[in-house]
Formats: sequence, C-alpha cells, structure tokens
Amino acid sequence: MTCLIAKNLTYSYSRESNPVLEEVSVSLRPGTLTALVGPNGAGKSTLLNLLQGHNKPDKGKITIDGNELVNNRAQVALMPQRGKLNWNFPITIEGLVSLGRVNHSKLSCCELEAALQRVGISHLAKRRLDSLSGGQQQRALLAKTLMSPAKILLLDEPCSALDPPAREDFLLIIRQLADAGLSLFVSSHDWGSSLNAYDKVVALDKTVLANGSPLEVQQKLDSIDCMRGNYCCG
Ligand SMILES: Nc1ncnc2c1ncn2[C@@H]1O[C@H](COP(=O)(O)OP(=O)(O)OP(=O)(O)O)[C@@H](O)[C@H]1O
Repeated sequence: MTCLIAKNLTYSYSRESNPVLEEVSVSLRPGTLTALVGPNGAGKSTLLNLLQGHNKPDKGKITIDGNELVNNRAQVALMPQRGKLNWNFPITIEGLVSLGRVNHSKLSCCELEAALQRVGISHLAKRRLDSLSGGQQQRALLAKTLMSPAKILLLDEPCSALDPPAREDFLLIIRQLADAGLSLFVSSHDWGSSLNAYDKVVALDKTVLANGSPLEVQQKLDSIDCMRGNYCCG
C-alpha cells in the first residue's frame, strides 16, 4: 500500500505574487485512476510538481504512508507535459526508456522489454523517437516513467496531443496500470464524458472545486461558471 496524502497545500511562485494554489487537499490511493481537471492556469502542473517534490509548498503537508514526501520521493514519478520535451532529440525508443532507470543501476533487457510491453510498443524499440506518431511518443514516455520504482505516477496532460482513438488507447493502458495496483493522477483539460474512464476526479481552479466520483464532480461542475459546458479535448 502506497498512499499519498496532501493536506492544505498553498503555493506562490514568489513572495510578491499571489498564491496559485490555496488550501489544496488530495489523496491518491493504490489501484486508483484519478483525473485532475481544470482550466488553463488552474494550477494543475504546479500541484503535480509539488506532489513530486520538485517544489515545496509554502504551507501544508505531503505524506506517503504517513512519512514526509521529502524522504520518499522515489515513490513518486512525474511524466512531464509534452511541450516540455524536445521530440527531435536523436535517440531510439529503447534509449529513451532506459533513461527512466533511476540511479543508473544495472538495467536488464527484461526490465526494458517489460516496460515497453506494458505500453504496447515493444515492436518500436529500435525506432527513433522523432519517427513515431504523437500517441506512440506518449506511450514511450510512459514506458520511461515506468522504469522508476515509483508506485505513484503523476501524468501531466498525457493526452493533450492525441486524437480520440489514440486517447482511448492511452486511457486503456493507464487503466491496466491502475488495475495492477499503481496509483495514477492524470491532468487533463477534458472534463467531458471521458471522465467516466476514471475512478475519481479532482477539479481544480486554485482551490479544489470538486472531488469525488466522475458523476459527482460533473454534476458539481455544471453549476460552476468557469467549467460549465466548457469541454475540450486533451
Ligand atoms: N515558473 C513559474 N513562475 C511563475 N509563475 C508560474 C510558473 N509556472 C506557472 N506559473 C503560474 O502559475 C499559475 C498556474 O500555472 P500551471 O501551469 O500550474 O497551471 P495549469 O493548470 O497546469 O495550466 P495549463 O492547463 O495551461 O497547463 C499560472 O498563473 C501560471 O502563470
């Protein structure tokens, strides 16, 4: 069991600026696929960076199984937003995925193969990253994330550049990972019907607007102006 609990997180990028997150609480449990939705600038990436330990909250606490996150960062892995990466970097898929191995400890080809298989791209191992489709690239990035020992995966807008079929395929893969016991927290701009693929949904806009089952959150969002009917993809 690896449970992450964040309580009352408040964060500003500088002392002079207003907080971009205020009193945000979330809990991530094993075997659970949780969506993080909210409009542009809602603070989704900022929250994922706090949960990964990349930045520290000004206030609030993050624990994993009751222990401070700072001593347990290896339990959490972040798959960054697509736009943060150079997709033209000259590297093969197996080269990219093996970079996900933390501490550069000895890597067996079975581990690499297992990660590629979990996301269904074993046949692309020798291909160059820049020769793949957007959906295949996102799978490769997920395989790289799976090379870490983390049980909690934070995925920042993994479906943003994917067409509906590729998005559906990606959702199936992350559902299988959750069913295998991992905890996944997945940010998205899409708070339409695709939320039904998730076990839980957290809607964020600086604070938590709603938190619960997809149905509960959708009903609540319908009464909130900035979210109502404002569905988009990715
Ligand atoms: N490095 C930074 N320095 C200062 N302000 C930042 C920084 N990164 C983000 N912000 C601000 O924090 C707020 C939240 O940004 P964040 O990227 O977390 O939102 P988001 O919900 O992920 O947005 P999007 O959906 O557009 O990716 C925004 O107002 C943004 O301008």
